[in-house]
Amino acid sequence: MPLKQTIDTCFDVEVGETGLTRAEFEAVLARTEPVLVWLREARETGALPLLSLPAKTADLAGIREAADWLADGSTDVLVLGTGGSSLGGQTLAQVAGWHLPVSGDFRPAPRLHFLDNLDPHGLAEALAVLPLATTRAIVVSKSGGTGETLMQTMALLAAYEDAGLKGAIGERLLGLSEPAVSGKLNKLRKLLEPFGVRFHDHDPGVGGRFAALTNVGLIPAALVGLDVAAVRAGAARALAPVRDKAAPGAVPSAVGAALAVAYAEARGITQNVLLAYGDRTERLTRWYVQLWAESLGKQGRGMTPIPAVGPVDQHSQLQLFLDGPADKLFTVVTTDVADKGPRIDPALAAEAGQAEFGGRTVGDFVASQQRATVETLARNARPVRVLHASALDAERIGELMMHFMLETIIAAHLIGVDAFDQPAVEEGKVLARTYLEGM
Ligand SMILES: O=P(O)(O)OC[C@H]1O[C@](O)(CO)[C@@H](O)[C@@H]1O
Repeated sequence: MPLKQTIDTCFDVEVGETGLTRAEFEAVLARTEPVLVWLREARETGALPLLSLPAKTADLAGIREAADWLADGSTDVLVLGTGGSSLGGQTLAQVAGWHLPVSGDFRPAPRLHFLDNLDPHGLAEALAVLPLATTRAIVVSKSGGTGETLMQTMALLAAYEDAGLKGAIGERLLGLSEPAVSGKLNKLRKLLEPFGVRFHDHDPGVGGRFAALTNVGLIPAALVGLDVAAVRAGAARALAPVRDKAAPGAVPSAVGAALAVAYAEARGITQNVLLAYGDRTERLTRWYVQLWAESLGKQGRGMTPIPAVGPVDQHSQLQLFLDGPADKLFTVVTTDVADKGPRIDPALAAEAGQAEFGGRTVGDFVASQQRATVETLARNARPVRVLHASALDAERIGELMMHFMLETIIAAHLIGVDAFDQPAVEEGKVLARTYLEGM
C-alpha cells in the first residue's frame, strides 16, 4: 500500500486558533503550481538528474556488483563519508535491519559500519579493533575534499600499512566521488588512485543530501540486502503525480511543502518535528534533518527540523511538544503494527495489574500509541499531519525519501532560496583549516 498523507488535524477546525484556515493553506498551495511545472519540465529535460533516478535501472547491476565486491570474504565493511555521503545509506540500510537494537548486532557478516562523525578516540579505537585483513571500505565524498573524510581515509591507509597490507589496498578500498575533471583537484582521487583504488562516479548533478537514490545510498543498501530496484520504484510513486500533471492538491509533496510554508508565513511556526514510529525509521529522521536544514536554512530564512522517534521520545520530548510553546508543526510517520510482535500472556498481564495488555501484541500497544499521540497533539492545539505506510519496506522508504526530497525542493522555491547549495558552511571550514595550520 502506498504512502497515505492525512492533513485534517492541521487546520483551525481541529486544532483551534493555532491552526491554519483552509484559505491560508490554499493560498500557499496555489503558489506551488509554477514549481510543479518547473519540476515536470526539469524531469523531462533532465535538468534535475534527481528526477531521472526513479526510472533508472541501467546502473543497478553496477551498484549490486560494488556491494558484492565489498562483502566478498569481508567480516567488516566501513562506509567513510559524512552528511549526504552517509545518511541516505544509513537510512536505507536501517530498513533492512542494520543498526537495530540487538538484532542489528547479530546480523550475518559482513558487519556494516558508517563512520560519519570524526571522533579522534572513536576512530583510533575502531582502527585498533577492526580485523583489517578482512575489512573493506567504501570512501564516499562528492567533492573529494571534505576534511573529515580525507582524515579518516588517511588514518585507515596508515592502519592498513601498519598491518602489512599496504600492497593490497586496491583490493580493500573503493572510492565514490565526482568524475575527475581536468584542472580541478579531487583530493580523494589524488590520494587513493595511486594505491590502485577503483572509483565509482558520484553523479555531479545530484547533491549529497539528495543522493540517497544514487550509488551513494544504494551501494550500502544493497550490501545489507535491501531491494534497490524496489527503492527506486517507491521513489517513482512519489514522483508520479508531478510527472502526471496532477493538481497541487493531489501532489502530496506539494501539499506538505505548502503546509510547512503556510505555517511559517501565516503563524510564524518554523519548527518542524518529524516523529517517526519504529526503530527502522530512526536514521530517516537524521537524514531528514540534513535535507530540511541545509536545503532551506539560508538568507535569514528556513525552518528548523526536529527529529524524534516513537514511542521512545514520548518519554523525553512529548511533554514539550504537548505543553511547551505552540510553535511546531508535527509530521508523524506511522505504520500498520497492530497484531505484530510478541503477544503478551494474559496471566502475566493480570498479575502485573495491566490486564489490558493480556492477549495483545507489542504492535497493538504501539498502534494505540501512534493513534493516541496524533490525537493528543491535535487536542492540545498542535497541528499534526500523518504519513502512514502499511509497512516500512524498500519500496515505502524509497517513496518516503523521494516525498521528502520533493517537499524540500518545493518549499525552497516557495520561500525563495536555492535548495541545492550550502554556502554558509564554507566559512567555518576555511577557519578550521587556518587553525589547524597554526597548531
Ligand atoms: O560528499 P562531500 O563532498 O564529502 O560532502 C559531505 C557533506 O558536506 C557538506 O557539503 C556540508 O559541509 C554537505 O552538503 C555534504 O553532504
